Amino acid sequence: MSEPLSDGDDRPAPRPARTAVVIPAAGRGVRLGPGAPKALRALGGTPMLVHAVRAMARARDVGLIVVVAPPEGATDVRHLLDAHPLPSTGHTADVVVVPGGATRQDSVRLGLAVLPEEIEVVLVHDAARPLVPAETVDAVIAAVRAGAPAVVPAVPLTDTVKQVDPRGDGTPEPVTGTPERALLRAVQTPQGFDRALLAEAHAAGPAEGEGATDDAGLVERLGRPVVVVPGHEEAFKVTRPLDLLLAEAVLTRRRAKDGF
Ligand SMILES: Nc1ccn([C@@H]2O[C@H](COP(=O)(O)OP(=O)(O)OP(=O)(O)O)[C@@H](O)[C@H]2O)c(=O)n1
Ligand SMILES: C[C@](O)(CO)[C@H](O)COP(=O)(O)O
Repeated sequence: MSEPLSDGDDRPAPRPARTAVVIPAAGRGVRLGPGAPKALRALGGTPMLVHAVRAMARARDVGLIVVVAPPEGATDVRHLLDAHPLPSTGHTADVVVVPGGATRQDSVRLGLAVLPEEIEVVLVHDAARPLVPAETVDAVIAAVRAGAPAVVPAVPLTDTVKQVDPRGDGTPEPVTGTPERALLRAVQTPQGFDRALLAEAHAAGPAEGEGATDDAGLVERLGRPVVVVPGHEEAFKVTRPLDLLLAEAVLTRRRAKDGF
């Protein structure tokens, strides 16, 4: 039950926001080439991180966004975000900035560590996926709220995938298998979780040795179910220089269509 707003006012108070987003943004972006940390590089004249934060802030349920910044640059990131206001959507998400760690997994764990107790649902979204559409974010939140404890957006593959024996010595790699493509999905973010499950998965993660490349992978290691909802081709990760060119083209098309 909601509490009344105050004595003499029996309207229900707004339900406290219980969905938070952790945005790991502490990576260097080595595969993108020399320059500032990837999340701070410009896309359409605005830092990639700002696009990612705005994409998350548009979701009505999101009340808190935790940005995990390059360890040496957390203060600069705070100033950057203060200089780039969130879109006016009728609700406001708080944005906090914390310093990140050596790996993505470390950075996410550091972000989870500052979530207030009342948070029930957590999304984890790469700063490097700045153009994720609102419909993808909403689909992930809806699936978690409908009872799925771990949800990933994903798209079918268009290439055939080969498994190889990686030699690492420059010689041709022997193919050891061809997984059936219809059973494969390319996984994106935001990934959405029941907060307690994600905390358990990250707490167990380091003990497992090898790092996981996504958060759902840590949940899978616990033997807990993960489900897929439709992702979006524009939610691609900016990893290499060609991705940045593609992101610029997508943004230009959006701006022409939306008139901003
Ligand atoms: N120590 C790290 C490494 C990565 N990330 C974040 O995790 C997301 C996905 O990682 P990726 O695209 O691999 O980014 P980088 O690690 O920066 O890329 P690279 O491997 O090319 O250096 C990015 O938003 C990145 O900032 C992070 O927060 N902390
Ligand atoms: C989390 C992720 O974006 C899902 O596709 C991906 O696994 C991150 O991998 P990276 O090697 O850190 O780019």
